[in-house]
Amino acid sequence: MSSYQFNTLQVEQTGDNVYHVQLNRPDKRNSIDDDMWKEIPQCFDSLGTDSSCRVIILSGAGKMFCSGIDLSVLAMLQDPNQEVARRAIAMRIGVKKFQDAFTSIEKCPKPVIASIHGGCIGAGSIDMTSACDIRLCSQDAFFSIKEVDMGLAADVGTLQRFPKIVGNDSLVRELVYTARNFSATEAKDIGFVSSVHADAKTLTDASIKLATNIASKSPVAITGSKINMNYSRDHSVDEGLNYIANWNMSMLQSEDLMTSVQAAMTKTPPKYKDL
Ligand SMILES: CCC/C=C/C=C/C(=O)SCCNC(=O)CCNC(=O)[C@H](O)C(C)(C)COP(=O)(O)OP(=O)(O)OC[C@H]1O[C@@H](n2cnc3c(N)ncnc32)[C@H](O)[C@@H]1OP(=O)(O)O
Repeated sequence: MSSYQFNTLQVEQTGDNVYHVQLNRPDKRNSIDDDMWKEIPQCFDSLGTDSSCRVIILSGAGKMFCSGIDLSVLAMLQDPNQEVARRAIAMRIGVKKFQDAFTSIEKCPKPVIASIHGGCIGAGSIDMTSACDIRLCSQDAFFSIKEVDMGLAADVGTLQRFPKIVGNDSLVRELVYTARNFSATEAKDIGFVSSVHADAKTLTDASIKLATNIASKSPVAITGSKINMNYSRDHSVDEGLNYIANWNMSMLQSEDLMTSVQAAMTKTPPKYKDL
């Protein structure tokens, strides 16, 4: 049995140093209820400090990846009994908590691969998966930035992260303003997913293969790469170069460097200690 026990997430170790997190409310299409909003950061914070974990796959159980926020959570957001300023302040705290849930995926020092099949809608779509490092999907996947259809501007990461991934401002605005579905093929064409697989089974196989490959590399190099790419995305080239110089002042002294050089020279596969 996995040592990670949650009500709404299933966590399993699928191979050496690879963990698989499944959104696990298939009967409700993995919509994100209060428990799931709380458990996502608990899960990613824990896996982030688990030395046996080097890579995480994130997928959805059942028919689809995720149908977004649980609509009953959305409906309960407004408390008519509160005075306006107190209501606004409570709302802000709530939004920040939702944001922090997905930011925990971005801040997790281990790469997270989103493995998306079927619907990927609203908060579960671009918001959650934009915080992941890599996205793969199956041919049946469809995506929708659904928030405007719910009467709100997306506020848990889409408007901040998605444009930086896709790099096409015109199309981003079209997808945000229309909330229209877009297909796996379109997601691949715009660079949101890196590959499309025939069905859920081949998608899972491809996700595990990719995760296993990454997990075989130096965990010092992989975590350093993630932290530095995240930093550089939000800073100037100069600041990014300075950050990696400071980072590698210590990390270039890792035994992983010598292990890697020796493996290359002797043409043998390297073996690295857990972090
Ligand atoms: C501060 C706020 C920050 C966050 C904002 C987030 C915004 C968003 O996420 S906007 C997007 C909200 N989601 C939706 O609008 C999707 C609604 N659902 C659907 O359109 C369909 O259910 C779907 C296309 C996903 C699936 O269709 P399918 O025919 O496969 O299944 P259904 O029979 O419709 O659903 C099965 C049961 O799941 C329940 N369910 C599905 N999605 C949600 C949801 N988002 N919230 C709550 N429940 C959901 C659905 O009610 C069915 O339940 P039951 O009737 O009890 O069997």
